[in-house]
Parts: sequence; structure tokens; C-alpha cells
Amino acid sequence: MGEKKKLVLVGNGMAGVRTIEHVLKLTPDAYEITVFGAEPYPNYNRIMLSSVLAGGSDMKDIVINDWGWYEENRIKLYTGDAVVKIDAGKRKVVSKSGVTAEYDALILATGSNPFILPLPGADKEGVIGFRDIKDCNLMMEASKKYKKAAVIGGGLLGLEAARGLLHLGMDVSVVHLNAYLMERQLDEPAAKMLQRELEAQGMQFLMEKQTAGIRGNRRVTGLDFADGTSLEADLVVMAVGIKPNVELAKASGLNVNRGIVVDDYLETSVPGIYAVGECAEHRGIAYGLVAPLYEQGSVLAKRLAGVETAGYAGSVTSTKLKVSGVDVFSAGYFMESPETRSLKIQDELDGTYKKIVLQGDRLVGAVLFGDTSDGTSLFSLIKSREPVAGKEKELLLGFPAGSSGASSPAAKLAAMANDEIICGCNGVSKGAIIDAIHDGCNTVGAIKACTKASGSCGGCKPLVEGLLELYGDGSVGEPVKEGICGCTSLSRDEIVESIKAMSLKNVKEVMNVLDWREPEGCSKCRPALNYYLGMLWPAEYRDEKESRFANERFHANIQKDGTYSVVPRIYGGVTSPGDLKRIAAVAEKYDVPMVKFTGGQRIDLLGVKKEDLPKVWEELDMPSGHAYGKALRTVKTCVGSTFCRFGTQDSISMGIRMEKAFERLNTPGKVKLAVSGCPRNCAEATIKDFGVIAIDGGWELHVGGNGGVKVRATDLLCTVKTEDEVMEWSAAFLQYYREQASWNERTAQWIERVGLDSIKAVLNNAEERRALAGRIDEALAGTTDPWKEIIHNEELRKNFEPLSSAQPVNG
Ligand SMILES: Cc1cc2nc3c(=O)[nH]c(=O)nc-3n(C[C@H](O)[C@H](O)[C@H](O)COP(=O)(O)OP(=O)(O)OC[C@H]3O[C@@H](n4cnc5c(N)ncnc54)[C@H](O)[C@@H]3O)c2cc1C
Ligand SMILES: NC(=O)c1ccc[n+]([C@@H]2O[C@H](COP(=O)([O-])OP(=O)(O)OC[C@H]3O[C@@H](n4cnc5c(N)ncnc54)[C@H](O)[C@@H]3O)[C@@H](O)[C@H]2O)c1
Ligand code: SF4
Ligand code: FES
Repeated sequence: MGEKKKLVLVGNGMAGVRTIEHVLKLTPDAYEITVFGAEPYPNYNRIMLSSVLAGGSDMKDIVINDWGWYEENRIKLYTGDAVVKIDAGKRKVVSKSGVTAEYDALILATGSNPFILPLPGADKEGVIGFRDIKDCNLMMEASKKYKKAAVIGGGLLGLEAARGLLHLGMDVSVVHLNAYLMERQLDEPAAKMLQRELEAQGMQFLMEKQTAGIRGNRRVTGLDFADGTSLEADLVVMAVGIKPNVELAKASGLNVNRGIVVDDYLETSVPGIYAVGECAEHRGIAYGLVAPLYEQGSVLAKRLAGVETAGYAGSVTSTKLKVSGVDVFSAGYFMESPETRSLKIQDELDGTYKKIVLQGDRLVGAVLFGDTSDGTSLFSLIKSREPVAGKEKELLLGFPAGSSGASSPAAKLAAMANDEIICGCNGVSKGAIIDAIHDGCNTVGAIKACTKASGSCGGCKPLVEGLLELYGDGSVGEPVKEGICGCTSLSRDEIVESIKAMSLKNVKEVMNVLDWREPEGCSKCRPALNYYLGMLWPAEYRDEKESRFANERFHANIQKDGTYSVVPRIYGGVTSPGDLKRIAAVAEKYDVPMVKFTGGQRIDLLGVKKEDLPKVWEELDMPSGHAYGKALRTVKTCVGSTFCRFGTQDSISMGIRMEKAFERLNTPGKVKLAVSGCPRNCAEATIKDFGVIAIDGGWELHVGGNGGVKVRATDLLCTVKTEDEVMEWSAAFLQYYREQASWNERTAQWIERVGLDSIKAVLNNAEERRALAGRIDEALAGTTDPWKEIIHNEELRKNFEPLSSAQPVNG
């Protein structure tokens, strides 16, 4: 095979990575791919940030391609590392951290930045845009401390931000420049109906208000308006539009207008450099919605794969506001002009409004409020430019649904032509979804995996569900069931039960017997099956390393520059001069650039080269701290009664006893423990998966705590008297979690899902508790220290030898 060409993507966002997905499908082996992302995350669904804010989705659900995907496709990924320079002459890019990557083809997909009004005070703390995970987290944090939020801009983004902030319990005022909302998508009657609906949900509006300044000292306290009035606010979200992110392109001498100017093949003014997504300007337009960006990505991928394409000719767009309880749709040219005619109906009783706009004998635009079920069909007609003369009133009054005249959603779906687009974001037609259903996709998740439909804004999910009911294999009327991933429609419990009942013993066998749709599975189901098999057959199952993520395969956390971090186990956080000397000697010998204490009272050697890992482990001569795995991580302890004058119990020895008992335990998600010597709780046991707090004459046992993005304080499980009881209850709790939780589910999520009472009911039964504790011993009996295993095995050591080809960066 000839040498692969080098493809570099700058911007790990929605449009760029979709382009890479297409390239991989069209020509999997043509390119060695490198991706740079300024954000420290894998590729995620930015659209769903609105839903995360409004409580409809969890941050972990919005990842489109997880770390494993890059690894599987041998993509070299640099996250949290923006490209700062393009050397077009030498065909290479340089990142902020100094990484250089050469390219044969370069794709710029740098997206947009929120437009921040250049007002006095706009740099104050608490003034933000709404664009990424960081902004979303800032809003969620602010809502815990502050009450009054102002959103500047009553467009799509501003209203979705405002709805999210309302959900988070804040008082929300939307400050809008225009006389009515969403004037870029709606006409006045629809906008007024929308405003009334949002007011009923609790939103307040300040219309025709121009913000003149932002008040406050360090943090914002309010807004001043040009008309002399003001508003108190301790959080200000600016949602007044976006600016394509073109700085890098401009500095590199590319032709830049509002966006980076591209031709119909997405090529910029410099050959070999392409631009796609919101940063690109095609025929004078820089788009701000995913559907056109995905179309661009598909054309560019064909170009890069050498597949013939007619090129990108521009897009007509449609939008839907993602605010629950409000249905708004807009498409095409929706405002009247001397060249157009419009037909409207408004029903103030039902709260619906519909307008269609015609030019000559063609439909060119539509606005719907209250009932948007005709949106898909109207949009198809706008795009197809099919003549509609004589059918105008029919279009206004509703689509024909056969001789019955029924206008139920199912009848409308059935009456749709097969080439009508169901999923606007991904351009998926009714026919393509029916084909997928006939090919065996019988859940929304499976259809998403096969066709991408419903995978972006989620607005078409009801239609996809409707098609499943209509064309699914006898499942009409049955609730649509989602499997653990797109490869299966089986739930976690069904899979675990089948493995037990049929005595299935390896990942491949499970996939074969349970009719996996994808014979090789995916990065979601493979590690999950590997875990369930290990949990069910502790004595005989051989862990399938290839089903694990890079960190767990290399027993170290891979860092963004491709090096690893090494965290040896330090029981209870108690070390010794001998261990410290060895750690220091290893750090010096292997030029470890940073030695850092972790939050879990361990020592982290950061920046170790992969090839040095076995030698580092050997010379440290300490057990693995499992800081990289879904496993028992740390047992944090306070000094307790040994030294502290408040301590009522010996928290250190309790913690060490627990860590020695449970080290090497594989768990569905990572598990952190802590033991505090008195209720002052210096070891922060109330944000751990299992927290132990000494009280007079005994111990309180707390469960289900979590730090991180979504902090959850523990629930009290019970109070016990002796250390032996602590051991028995913690063992039983951990084993019950191992047996019942889904892979990748932390204790906090598991408890929220199943309820603490159901767990207490099992553990309060002494017989069951002891049986669980017995089973955890069986699970632990077969475990060995992974570092030691590799040190003493020449074959395994070979995996750490340097590879000449690129190593993917994963976390
Ligand atoms: C809250 C919200 C809701 C939305 N809802 C919808 C919706 O319902 N429907 C819809 O169609 N659209 C919606 N959008 C718009 C949609 O998300 C964007 O159109 C889409 O994400 C743009 O994709 P992109 O790849 O061009 O840019 P992005 O997804 O923004 O990706 C660009 C990436 O490039 C990175 N980057 C920038 N410069 C560099 C550099 N020099 N080096 C490395 N990396 C760099 C950025 O950090 C970013 O991660 C929404 C947007 C937001 C913020
Ligand atoms: N559901 C969706 O499709 C969706 C949701 C969120 C975001 N988006 C996309 O994200 C991008 C950003 O959205 P957006 O709403 O910020 O952009 P936008 O340009 O659509 O709307 C900005 C709004 O802010 C108003 N405005 C401008 N200056 C103002 C000022 N000084 N004071 C008060 N109001 C002012 C404008 O009148 C306009 O209505 C767009 O491309 C949008 O399409 C789409
Ligand atoms: S938790 Fe209590 S015993 Fe432990 S260090 Fe703090 S005050 Fe001392
Ligand atoms: S319409 Fe947005 S995901 Fe289908």
C-alpha cells in the first residue's frame, strides 16, 4: 500500500468531525488524520447544550464521538490545544503548545465566536456568551449562587438560554433590541404569540431596549439602557449573534470576508486548504445551522476522497426553537415583499398560527406556531421548488391524508412522499429511514446509528418514532425501546440476564448469540460487555484488553501531548521516606517534567513516555494506583484520632484497611472512598462514592457522592459500630453496585436511577449483605497487579515499544 497522505483538521467541532466521518467511510485508508481542538473535549453536540441547560439531557449524553472513536480510527487528537499558525509554504500547522503537524490537505473548521457587544463593563465577571461546555457550566454554577439573570438578545440562542436559566431557578429577563422576538425567523404575529407563551412560562421581556453599559465592580450587578432605565442582574448572557472565527485564516493570508471565502468544493484561496462549517463563507453566506454545514462536509469529504461531486450549491434553511412547550418553525423567505403573496391563518383560541409565502407558483417560505407538524412537508416543497399552483389553500389548511381526510400525525406521515426529508439537520429522507427499519433498525437509537437521523437537534425524533410505529416489524403501537447502543436493541438488564441464562463467555459470543447489528460492536458496547462478563464470571473470564480504552490498556492516563501519567498506590494517602526517595529517583532518571499531588492524596508523575512506563513501574516498585480505570481509585483519609485532637476514631487505619481490601476491584464507573475521623469531615467523605465518617461510638456510612461537574452530596446509608461492620457494609454496597449498575454509571447516577430505598432494602438483609460481601471476595481473588504483570512479561512489554506511526491522544 502506498504511503498515506496527511490530513489535518483544525477545529474538533460539529462540521469538521462530520467531514472526517464521511472521509473515513469513503476512503478509510487514504489519510493519516490529525485533529486539533481548542476545547478540552472530544467531539460533542453543541446544539444539545440548550437541552443540558434546560435539564433535558446530561452533559455525558452529548458526546458524538468519544475518545475511543479517535483511537479506533487511528486519529491523532490534540485537545485543549489551538492551532496558532499555518505555514502554507511548508504545508504545516503549529499549535499553541508547540506541536507541529504537516499536511497534504488542511481543513479549517474553527466555527464561530459569540458576538460580545463592546459595551463599557462587558469584561466583568458574570458576563458571558453561550457557545460551549464552559459557558454552560458557568451558567449552571451561577444559578446556584445568584438569582437574577439577563439575556441580551431575543433570537434562537437567547431564548433557549433564557429557558435553561428559568429551569435552573433564576429570574430571567430577556433584553431585545427589536419590537418583536426572533425577527430573523418570525413575523410579528407569530413572535407576539411566542412572547405570550414564554411570559406564561415565567420569562420577562424588555423590548426595544438598547443596552448602554454594564454595571458592577468585579462582578456584574446590572445593565444600563440607552433610554435611562436599568435592570438588576448578577448574570448576563449575550446572545446577539455570532462572528465566524477567521483570525487564524486571516493571519495566514487566506482570502477572508465575513467568513473564510470558499468555492463550491470548499477550497479556500490557498490550494490544499479547505474551510467548512460556520467559519466558511460560500457565495457570500456564512451559515449558522448544522444542516448546511453537514451538506458542506459531505461535499468536501467526496472531494478529499476523489469521489465525483457536483459541488455545494448553497442551502435553504429552516429552524425550530428548542424550548419545551412551544412549537415554532420557520423556513425560507418568510417575510412578505412586493414580489410575494402570503396566506395566513391565526387561531387565538388554540394558539396556532400558520403562514405560507409564495413567489409565482412556488412556495418560498413558511412560519408555523403552535402546531409545526406540517413543517417537514412545507420545507420539502420549498427546497424542491415544485410548482404548487392550485394547491395553495390545501397547503395552508393542512396536508391531505388520504380519502379519510384524517389529519393525525400518523396519517400525515403515511401520506408523505419517500423523498421528503424527515431529519433536516442530517438530510435524511423518509425513504432512507424506512430502508433502515427494513434492515432491522427497530429503535430510534438504531436508526440514529445507521442514518444519523435524530442525532443532532433531536427535533425529528417524534417523526422517527412515528415511522417506526408505521413501518416497524409488527411493533405498531409498542413503546420504542432503546438498546445500550446502536448495535443492539437490548437493554443492560436484558444483556446481563442473557449472558447468565445462556452461559455466554466472551464478547464475540455475546454479540453473535444476541444478534448484534454491528458484528464488531462499537466503543460503547465492547467495554460494557467486557465489564459484564468479568463481573458475572470472575473466576474464569479473561479480560479482553482490546475491548478497553487506551488508558486501561496502558494502565496509565494518556495526556494531551501523548505522554502518560503514573500514579502509584499510596494506601490511605500515607507514604514513607523510602517510597518518596524512590519516586524522586525515578522522576529524575526519566526526566519527568512534573510531579504533582492529586486531589485523592496520591503523587502523580506527569509526562512519562510510553516506552518508559514498564521501567518506571519496575523501579518505583509500588502497586498501580488504578488512576486510569473504572476501578477503585483512592481512599482519602484525614489524620483522625492518631494525631488530631478532634478525632474520635482511627480514620487512617480504617481507610488503609478498606483500600487494601478493595484495591484492583473493577467497577462500572470509577469509585472513590474516604474516611473522616470525626463529623468535621476533613476527608470530604460526603462527596465520595462511599464515605465513612466517625461519630461517637461508631461510624456513619454515606453513599453516592460525586465531585466534578455535577456535584452530588452523599445519602446516609446507615450507622454501624465496629470496623468489621464498616468492611462488611462497604463490601456489600460495592458488590451490589457492581452487579446492578450499567457500565459507565457512577454510584451517584445509579442511586438516582434506582432509589436509595431499593438499595437499603437489599443491604439491610444480613444474609444478602453477607452473600454480596462473599461475592466481592471471589471477584477480588483472581485479580493481580497490572503493572507487575507487565514488568514480568516480555510479550506484554513489547506493546510499550515506540511505534513509528502516530499515536492517538486519548483520555
Ligand atoms: C446553544 C446552541 C444551540 C444551538 N442549536 C442549534 C440547533 O438547534 N440547530 C442548528 O442547526 N444549530 C444550532 N446551533 C448552531 C450549531 O451548533 C453550529 O452551527 C455548529 O456547531 C457549527 O459547527 P462548526 O463545526 O462550524 O463549529 P463548532 O461546532 O463551534 O466547532 C468549532 C471548533 O473549533 C475549535 N477551534 C476554533 N479555533 C481553533 C483553532 N485555532 N485550533 C483548534 N480548534 C479551534 C472551537 O473551539 C470549536 O470547538 C446551536 C448553537 C449553540 C451554541
Ligand atoms: N434552535 C436553533 O436552531 C438554534 C438555537 C440556538 C442557536 N442557534 C444558532 O446559533 C447562532 C447564534 O444565535 P443567536 O440567537 O445569538 O443569533 P441571531 O443572530 O439569530 O439572533 C440575535 C438576536 O439578538 C438581537 N440583538 C442584536 N443586538 C442586540 C442588542 N444590542 N440588544 C438586544 N438584542 C440584540 C437581534 O435582534 C437578534 O434577534 C445562530 O446562527 C443561530 O442560528 C440556532
Ligand atoms: S475530620 Fe475530624 S478527625 Fe479528621 S482531621 Fe478533621 S477534625 Fe480531625
Ligand atoms: S432535525 Fe435535527 S436531528 Fe433531525
